[in-house]
Amino acid sequence: MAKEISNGVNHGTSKPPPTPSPLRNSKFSPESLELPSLFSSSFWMDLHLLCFANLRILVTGGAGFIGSHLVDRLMENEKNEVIVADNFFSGSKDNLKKWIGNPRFELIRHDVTETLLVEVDRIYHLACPASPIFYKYNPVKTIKTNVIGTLNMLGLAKRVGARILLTSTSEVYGDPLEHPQTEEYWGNVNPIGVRSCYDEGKRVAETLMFDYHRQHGVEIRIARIFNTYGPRMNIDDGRVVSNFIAQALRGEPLTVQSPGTQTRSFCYVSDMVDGLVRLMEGDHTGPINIGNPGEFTIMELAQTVKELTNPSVPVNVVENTPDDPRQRKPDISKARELLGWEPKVGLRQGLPLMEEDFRQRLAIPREN
Ligand SMILES: NC(=O)c1ccc[n+]([C@@H]2O[C@H](COP(=O)([O-])OP(=O)(O)OC[C@H]3O[C@@H](n4cnc5c(N)ncnc54)[C@H](O)[C@@H]3O)[C@@H](O)[C@H]2O)c1
Ligand SMILES: O=c1ccn([C@@H]2O[C@H](COP(=O)(O)OP(=O)(O)O[C@H]3OC[C@@H](O)[C@H](O)[C@H]3O)[C@@H](O)[C@H]2O)c(=O)[nH]1
Repeated sequence: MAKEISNGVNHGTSKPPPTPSPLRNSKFSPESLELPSLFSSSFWMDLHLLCFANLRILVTGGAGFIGSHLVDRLMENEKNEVIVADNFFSGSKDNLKKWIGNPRFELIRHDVTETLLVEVDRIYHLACPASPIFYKYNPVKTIKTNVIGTLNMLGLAKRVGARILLTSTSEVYGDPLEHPQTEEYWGNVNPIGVRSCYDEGKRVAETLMFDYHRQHGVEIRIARIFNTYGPRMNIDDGRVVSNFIAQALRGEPLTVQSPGTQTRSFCYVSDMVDGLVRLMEGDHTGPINIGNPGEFTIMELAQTVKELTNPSVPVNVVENTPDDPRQRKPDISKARELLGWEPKVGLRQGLPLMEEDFRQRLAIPREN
């Protein structure tokens, strides 16, 4: 049973969660196999682990940037079966092309605001546009995705006894007044701003996760992801690292939104995927911050991309958008302690890997 509840602190509720759904593990449970009585149940449990220690895993949003890297990682284990459900709003089949046709892989065009009935053991629930440009494009749809989509996935988890992980966000801390941000910080979020469909949507999604956990015994995990970058990001995604690399490669000015002193902490995608899998398979509900604590101003990021990719491009300061958080840096003590996780790839190592991928997709070879 998960060890933490309610923002990492048990706020006075001594009532244990109700017994999980009787359907939990029904697929493989010794009881459901009508075993001959001469074999003990521990014998069958060992046999189960040897023969059936496979998992059927649903990844919502699996055609997106982080989701597709997560699918690669899960598919590496030949005992896993992976089902992706995605509406392709910001993701693409291209990201999954190497798995299409593999008998252990299924791709479903599905919008999580509609119910989904599949028998699975794990649900990685990523479906949600993540780039501010994409999530602000249709804010009502964004909040529906976060609220109704998460309700649907929790309903599924409850019904089939699956463990569910939500990819929440550092944006639940809003424009943070505490720095760095620990999981105990409740945040400083504008409830009626242009970012609220995403920030508040994810906050409600976290609430739903804990309510299903406390009320129905659903096994939950919550990751609070900080800015993540890497190969396969949508080239016109609109987020800062992809914008700067694409601009530098195209020889266009890098657009630093004013003032440029705002900070972010950038995590390379392979580190992120490692953290998500550790959280899912560990014993802790979270929420747990997963991110790289290395903190950079956006101007420093622009100068680094310019230096590494194209020293001749200018850096322009342009107008910003409302409610842009002024600082962001994760405290990852919990991830270190509870998951044995910390990031390995620094910004100066990760940027060239992403540049290489962008060069291939933009057909801009490196000049010797
Ligand atoms: N990348 C980051 O820096 C970051 C930071 C914090 C949190 N996150 C979270 O991680 C998750 C993945 O982010 P990403 O960077 O890979 O973004 P992404 O936009 O590349 O991927 C999101 C995926 O969800 C799909 N999707 C969107 N709405 C859907 C819906 N209604 N039904 C089904 N599919 C839908 C999209 O088509 C896409 O494939 C998101 O939940 C995001 O909020 C990401
Ligand atoms: O071209 C650009 C794009 C962005 N920026 C700035 O770069 C910073 C980061 O902006 P991004 O759009 O990449 O991402 P944000 O940090 O604002 O939001 C992200 O936070 C975490 C996740 O939940 C999401 O991936 C996304 O919402 C902001 O200060 C923004 O003003 C630029 O200076 N130039």
